[in-house]
Amino acid sequence: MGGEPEKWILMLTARTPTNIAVIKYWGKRDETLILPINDSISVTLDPGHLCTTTTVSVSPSFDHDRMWLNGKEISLQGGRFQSCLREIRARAQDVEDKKKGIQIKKEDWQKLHLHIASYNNFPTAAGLASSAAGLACLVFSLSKLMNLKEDNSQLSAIARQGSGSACRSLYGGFVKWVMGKEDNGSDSLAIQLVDEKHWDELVIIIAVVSARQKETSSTSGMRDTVETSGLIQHRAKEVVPKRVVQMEDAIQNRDFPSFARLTCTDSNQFHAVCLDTYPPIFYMNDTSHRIINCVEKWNRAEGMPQVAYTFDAGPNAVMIARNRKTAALLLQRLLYNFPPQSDTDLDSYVIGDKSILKDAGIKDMKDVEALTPPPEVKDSTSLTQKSKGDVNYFICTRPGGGPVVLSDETQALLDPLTGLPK
Ligand SMILES: Nc1ncnc2c1ncn2[C@@H]1O[C@H](COP(=O)(O)OP(=O)(O)OP(=O)(O)O)[C@@H](O)[C@H]1O
Ligand SMILES: C[C@@](O)(CCOP(=O)(O)OP(=O)(O)O)CC(=O)O
Repeated sequence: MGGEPEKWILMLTARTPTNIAVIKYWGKRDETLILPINDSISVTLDPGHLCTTTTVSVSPSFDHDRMWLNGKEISLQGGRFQSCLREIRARAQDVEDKKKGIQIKKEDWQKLHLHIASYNNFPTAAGLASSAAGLACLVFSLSKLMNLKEDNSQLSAIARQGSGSACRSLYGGFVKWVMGKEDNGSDSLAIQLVDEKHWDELVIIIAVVSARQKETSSTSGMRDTVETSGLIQHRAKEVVPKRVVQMEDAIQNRDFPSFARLTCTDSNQFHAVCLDTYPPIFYMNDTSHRIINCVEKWNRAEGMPQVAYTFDAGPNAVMIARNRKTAALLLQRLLYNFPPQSDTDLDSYVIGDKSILKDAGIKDMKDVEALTPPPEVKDSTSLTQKSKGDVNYFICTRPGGGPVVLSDETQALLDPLTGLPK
């Protein structure tokens, strides 16, 4: 190792998106390697609105691996973190930073310790796939720091061992996690189906129904499902393989009606297998069901799907609108049905891409109050009053790109002199 002994710190910062599955992963055939029982497909969300930023650093002065998540130190002792660290270190290469006079030989990585700081710009463990963005970012940033030769697909097989859905966050656009056949998991990895430019009309609106931590984690929920549900076998063997083929076609052809039907029915089936689990798992709540009703009624009235919905292991709704125009009409419907509480201002109630609000002709709370029931709603009883505050806030976003290294050093989360959080 070169450079001034014990003093130097080498660091790197990366940003990684989150993703939402449109064909769900639910159920493992190997718990340790995290191998799924079916393929899954996701859309990557614009990291401009939802992302993880992670700074990784190495120095001979660090005496053990440490990690801070959202400013708080967390343990790296868990098996999943350890698997990722082990797999990355095993592939580390020589690194040289001529400017700083640092030289690291690949065998040195086994002895050197890391400091890692990560920040999610959205609620952690609230069903917004923080583990997906988080673990993908950890693997991606470390792979760059340690100069790995592996491409993103090979890196995805490492991220997969941190959290299954994380493997799909190594790419932007639409991504498929191929379940693979090998017992060692070497062929269970993510591939990009199309990049984010392929279908750039789509607009995504997320209703954050509850930002509280959920009761049943995805990990234990899917374990219980595999152990107790008879339906899950039928889903994995008969339903998903056909749907994956149809979904790939729908994405390639930008066929929104097929895309919406597949997305909605797959989300519904995922929640059906949760209900078929014993004891049953309820991730959606009354608000989630009312959002489904609102979208279904509208789609039916139009005679063709305008919006798709999907729900992960929590009550938050992710809605995908076919274009900006439908997204604006959707937002009007959502704000009519789920207005903010009187003390909430619109600016914090609709976040992300606020231009959708403008398209919807909504500038302030007066415009929200003036919204009239959409034509498909015949009985507009006191719904408005009842639903105030059921949605915490909405995030407007779109499909987005994959992981990137941030070259602007001011974005680093660790102090370059101490290697501790800023
Ligand atoms: N930025 C991050 N870096 C590393 N690990 C993270 C990061 N963010 C979250 N995690 C890990 O993921 C865990 C949360 O995962 P969990 O599956 O419970 O919630 P979620 O991913 O937000 O929801 P879901 O996967 O159901 O959509 C955290 O406790 C932490 O261990
Ligand atoms: C409902 C899901 O979001 C489940 C995600 O499960 P995780 O990837 O969080 O589970 P582990 O692999 O045990 O970490 C569906 C999906 O993202 O495909």
